[in-house]
Amino acid sequence: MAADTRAATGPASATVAEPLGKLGPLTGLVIERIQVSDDVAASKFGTDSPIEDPVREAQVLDSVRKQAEAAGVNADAAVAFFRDQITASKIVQRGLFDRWTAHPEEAPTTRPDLGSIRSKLDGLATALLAELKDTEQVRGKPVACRVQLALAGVSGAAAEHLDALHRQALRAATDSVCRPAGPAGSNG
Ligand SMILES: C=C(O[C@@H]1C=C(C(=O)O)C=C[C@H]1O)C(=O)O
Repeated sequence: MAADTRAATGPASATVAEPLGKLGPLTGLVIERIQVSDDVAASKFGTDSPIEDPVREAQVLDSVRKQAEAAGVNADAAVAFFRDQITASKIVQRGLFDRWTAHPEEAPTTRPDLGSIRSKLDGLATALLAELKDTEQVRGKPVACRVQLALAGVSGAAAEHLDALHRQALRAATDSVCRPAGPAGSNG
């Protein structure tokens, strides 16, 4: 029960132990979004709601582009990053659907409300965009970014006891974090 209400009632730092390094806060939010994907899967499993919802995806990416432009974050980079978040969510959902189909005794016994979960994802998107802005400098330095991303990923996955499925999702979700975007020479 606590897992369903925690993000709505407390700061993100109360839910995911902060991964290490300069990309720790960003990675912590990425992990939190991946964990919310478990709730998304539970809300859809055994219903007519498909894992993939292109209309909702377009809304998410449109909102991200607008928020990025308003906040002075590279909008193309932000959209690419959120495409990866969506891919990661679907990796988790497909993996859990397969697991729950093969082992029905592991399937969730309650069905959380998808609308509330999407509100939580919207809040996480705003926090993630703020972290994209805060990490622009390190993300623009390829070697430092790779080192910091590895540090944050390893420490965050261990602290949260992520299984193979959720680690696979974390790799997909962070695929574009260190990819240079925007005009050359703009990252100091
Ligand atoms: C998370 C959901 O599942 C999928 C993943 C999405 C996302 O990560 O934002 C959006 C739509 C769906 O394709 C959802 O339906 O809300």
